Amino acid sequence: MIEIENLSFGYSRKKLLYKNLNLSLKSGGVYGLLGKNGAGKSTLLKNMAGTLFPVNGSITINGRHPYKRQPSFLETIYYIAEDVYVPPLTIKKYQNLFAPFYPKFNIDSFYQYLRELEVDADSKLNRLSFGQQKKFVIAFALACNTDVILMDEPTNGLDIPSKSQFRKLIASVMNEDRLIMISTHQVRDLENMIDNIIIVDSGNLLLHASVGNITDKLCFKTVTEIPESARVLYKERTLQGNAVVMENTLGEDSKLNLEFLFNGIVENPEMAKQIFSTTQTLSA
Ligand SMILES: Nc1ncnc2c1ncn2[C@@H]1O[C@H](COP(=O)(O)OP(=O)(O)OP(=O)(O)O)[C@@H](O)[C@H]1O
Repeated sequence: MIEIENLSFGYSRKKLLYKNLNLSLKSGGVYGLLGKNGAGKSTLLKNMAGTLFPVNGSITINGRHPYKRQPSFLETIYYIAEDVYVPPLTIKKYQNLFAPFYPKFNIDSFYQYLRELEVDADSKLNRLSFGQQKKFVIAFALACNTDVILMDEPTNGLDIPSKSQFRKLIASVMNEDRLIMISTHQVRDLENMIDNIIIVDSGNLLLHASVGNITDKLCFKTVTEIPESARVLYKERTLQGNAVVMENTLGEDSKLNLEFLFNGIVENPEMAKQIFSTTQTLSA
């Protein structure tokens, strides 16, 4: 469980990026962290991983403070940075050196994940392509069996089959004690995989909601005419008509479109706030 209380953080004390951010994330969830370039996604993940420290407020992960970087905490969390760095070692040597830091590391799973992601286990890391290095890091991170996995743009550089394999792996390793947070711009990679969405912009939290809650509050559909009275968060002309994201006043069932949701929330944060602060929607 991750508790963020009144977090303030800035790269300079004079200019804060996050001011009094509050967020409570439960184990057992896969969280998608979305935001425009420079919105503060990586910064938030680094604060959670303990590589950046809050100026004010606190972050606790299962009761521990990341900034203290205690070994007993670090063995419970894995952070995959956006840019992968790998040393000039073979995979076997890397595993021998770094797996002992993670008491729940599962060697069989590691080699199985590498096979599933089609990374040759006999490789030397610095001779792998960028995408292969990324897949190696994902396989290693998942095999560490940590309670929390923070991933910054994990699917960046992955080919199409690897993206599908990545989604399958995430689904297979999830359990109620684990919390996975994935920051990405590749929203299609997240569809059907995440159960909670967090959207940040300029250090502000614009949305934190479960997929179920979002499809309760919002309706994603294509219409020929937009009803005049509807609160429309986003609309886009498509070949089939007007694709809209609107308030779900009739309790309709629809399928979340993450890209449209993101655009709507970022373009109309005030309207989104009003819709999500309503406690009840009508049932059909
Ligand atoms: N080391 C740094 N020193 C000073 N400012 C920084 C530093 N790293 C990031 N920033 C600034 O903090 C803000 C948030 O950056 P961050 O990398 O967290 O955004 P992001 O949402 O991850 O962006 P992207 O999607 O482009 O990766 C940006 O305005 C960025 O310029």
